Amino acid sequence: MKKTPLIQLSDISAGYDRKTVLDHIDLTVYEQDFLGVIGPNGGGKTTLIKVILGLLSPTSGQIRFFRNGTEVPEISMGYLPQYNAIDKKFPISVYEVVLSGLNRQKSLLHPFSREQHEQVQHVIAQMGLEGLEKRAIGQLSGGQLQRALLGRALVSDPQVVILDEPNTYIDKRFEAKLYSLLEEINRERAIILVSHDIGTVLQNVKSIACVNGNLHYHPDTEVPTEWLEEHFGCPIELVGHGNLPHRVLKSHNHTHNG
Ligand SMILES: Nc1ncnc2c1ncn2[C@@H]1O[C@H](COP(=O)(O)OP(=O)(O)OP(=O)(O)O)[C@@H](O)[C@H]1O
Repeated sequence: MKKTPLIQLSDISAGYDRKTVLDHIDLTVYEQDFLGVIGPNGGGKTTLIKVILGLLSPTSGQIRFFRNGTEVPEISMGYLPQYNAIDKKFPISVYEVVLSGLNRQKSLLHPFSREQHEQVQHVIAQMGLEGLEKRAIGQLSGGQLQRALLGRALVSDPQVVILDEPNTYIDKRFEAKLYSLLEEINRERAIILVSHDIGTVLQNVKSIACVNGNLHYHPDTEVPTEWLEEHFGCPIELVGHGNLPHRVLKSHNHTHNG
């Protein structure tokens, strides 16, 4: 199958103050891609996501977006932020969280349309959150909060969904369901998944980017452990985990944060 580019980063550098975090990286995300972004702590995974989302301007390089193979100024993106980036005390209900995913489509002077409210209700049902519409986000379990935020990321029907460390929401029961849900939504849109959990990533994604200041791309998940170790910058051990291959990190000391 021919791959059509959706997002193309060329020679991107980015960082904070005078600290360079991403150093001249290239990356192409394709339509209906399921890209796993892995790498050690502080390697620059979230920084890469911020550049793609337009939340951080690169210091060099170019980012281009495409729709059906034609370059466009922007594409629609849904975003599930890292758990610790959420203000759980913010007084907002499940319904309002999901509805807020449509803010960009709403005109300033008009209320949300009936169709938009129906779409919110549809996504709430898809996320298994019926009955919790009025519940404040501070009174949700980690897994319920994750589903509400995933609903917000999906409700606008975006071309790509970006998930930053969804495994940290600690709901083991929902985790298997999350991945089957992602498989389903991946039929219609690209997914970028940032995760420390290499085993889970390798079992679910189609391609891999290893970010550690630089970026190494692997077009599939038949990744030799040596490749992972070399580009991850840390030793990785392959251990048995049921019938599935599962890779975990050996304990090690990091010196990546400089
Ligand atoms: N707002 C900021 N201001 C200054 N430095 C920052 C900022 N955000 C991140 N950094 C630094 O940039 C580097 C890369 O951070 P980033 O969050 O992109 O890494 P990461 O790979 O996502 O890490 P983790 O796996 O821990 O989430 C780290 O050294 C971090 O301390």
